[in-house]
Parts: sequence; structure tokens; C-alpha cells
Amino acid sequence: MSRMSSADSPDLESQRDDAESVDEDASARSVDDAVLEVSNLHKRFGGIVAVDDTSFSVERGSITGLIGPNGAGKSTTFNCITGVYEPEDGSVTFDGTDITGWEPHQVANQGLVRTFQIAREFPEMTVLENMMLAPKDQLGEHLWRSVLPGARGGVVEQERELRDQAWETLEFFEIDHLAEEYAMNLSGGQRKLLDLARALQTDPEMLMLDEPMAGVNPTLEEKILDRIHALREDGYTFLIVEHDMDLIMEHCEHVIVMHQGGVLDEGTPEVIQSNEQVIEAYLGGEV
Ligand SMILES: Nc1ncnc2c1ncn2[C@@H]1O[C@H](COP(=O)(O)OP(=O)(O)OP(=O)(O)O)[C@@H](O)[C@H]1O
Repeated sequence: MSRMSSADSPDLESQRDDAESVDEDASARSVDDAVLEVSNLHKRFGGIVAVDDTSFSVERGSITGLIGPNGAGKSTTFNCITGVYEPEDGSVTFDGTDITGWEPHQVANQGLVRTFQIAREFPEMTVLENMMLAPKDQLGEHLWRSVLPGARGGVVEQERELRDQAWETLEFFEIDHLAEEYAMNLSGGQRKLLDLARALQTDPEMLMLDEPMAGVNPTLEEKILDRIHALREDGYTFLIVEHDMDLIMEHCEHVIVMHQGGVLDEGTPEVIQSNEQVIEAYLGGEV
């Protein structure tokens, strides 16, 4: 299933053949219950092919890792899935619905949310205010509703529920003591926790995390991982881009490897770790 160009060397061609046989094994893995299906995705920027015929599925309730050297196309794939970019070709299906080319807020409303490499909170708002802005379909955002007879009570009630939910989520991530703090005063790790909390506030089914541990100290990293596992136990699905290989291999049950815009291989951490093409992709001077 390698997606390298036809200009690949014979060596790489033979690796691709090997990869295909490995992938046959991988695809034998039952993805009966795929919550996300990415099929033949293509995205280019001028002459740069960033995502080249990429296909993979994510099993519902799994923690799946998406890895690959710098420039492999991971973030662009995330962006194509979540509506930041529109792919030139291919499709994205979430929970049985074709969401290809949907706007980011539509994707989020469907239950698929993401975080970014660089957290995107509002720095001049408090943590709690950031939380209150996150949820989808807030009645309070639709001002017209407030002028409908009898609707005002509903808005007040919904805002109270959102506030309660925000507190609960902040407690879950153990940052409730920072609720009144301006987001700009948080540490890098605390921002990552806020980012996750905000994503969760939208009541998603699946979270896509782009380098959730970058710049996070080991103690906070433990806490974030602990929360991710707790959420998975609750039925959430995770797709995680992360450069820390040890972390991916320890915490993901399935790993997808991207290289030069395509999927080089996928499988269990054990399979991936022993795959020489993967080792070469990482150690071939491109990391
Ligand atoms: N907005 C853009 N304009 C032009 N080229 C881009 C753009 N975004 C990504 N690219 C290019 O597309 C390719 C894939 O980039 P992408 O950021 O998706 O890789 P990545 O695997 O996420 O890398 P990293 O691990 O370094 O974040 C790279 O060659 C990159 O330079």
C-alpha cells in the first residue's frame, strides 16, 4: 500500500511490494467498526505533493498513532480530514457519513474534533471563558432564539449546563484551579490540557490530536496520557500524531506510518517496530 511515486528506485519498489504484503496482513485486521475511513486522499501545494493517494481506517474506540518523518504529510492529512484543506481527490467518511470537503465547524458538529500542534486558545480570555466558547450549537450563539417567546429561559438554562460541563471537564483535566486565569498565563503543558478540555467540551466521538505532547513536561505528559486512556475506556476514539516513538509504541494499539505523502505501512506497534522500511524511512536522514 506504499504511495511512493513511480520514480521510486527498484529498491523502494521491492519495499513497496513487501509493504503491500504486510498491508494485506494489516488489512486482515478487522476494521468492521471503522469510525473514520480515509480513501485515496490527494492534496498538493503547487508542485509539492503533500498527500499522495493516502488510505487508512481508524477503528472505533481505538487509540491509533499516525507517525512519519518530517514532511511526510501527517498534518496535511489531518487538515484534509477536518476541513482545514479541501482535498483534490479522495474521500473522508466519518461514522458512515461522507464528510469530504466539509467546513471545519461542520466536521466538529458531526463529532470529529482536533487539536493543533500549536494550541489555539484565546490568550486574552480566561480558561473558563475559553471553555464556554468551545461547544457546538450553543443556544446562546444564536441570538435570534433569544427573541422567540419563551426561549430566553432555554438560553439561560443551556448556559448554566455548559458552565457546569466546563467545570466538570476542567476538573477531569485537573486544571479547574486555573479557571479564572488568563489563557496566556498558562504553561505550554497547561495549554495542551486546555486544548484537550476544549475539544472534549464539544462532546465529540473522536479526537484527532496533533502532537499533544510537544513541549509538555513528563509529569503533565503522564497526566494527559492517563486522561486519554480514561476517555478511551469511555468509548472515545483517538488518532494521534506524535514524534515520540516510545510513547506511540507504548500507548497505541495500531500505528499508521506515512512517508512521502502516502501510507508506508500500518499494523501493531510490534509489526511496525520490526519493519525495516519504517526504520529506513526514519533513519534515512529525513527525520
Ligand atoms: N500550506 C502549505 N503550503 C505549501 N506546502 C505545504 C503546506 N503545508 C504543508 N506543505 C508541504 O507539504 C508536505 C507535507 O507537510 P506536512 O506538514 O503535512 O508534513 P508532516 O508530516 O505533518 O510534517 P511534520 O512532522 O514536520 O509536522 C511538506 O513538504 C510541506 O512542506
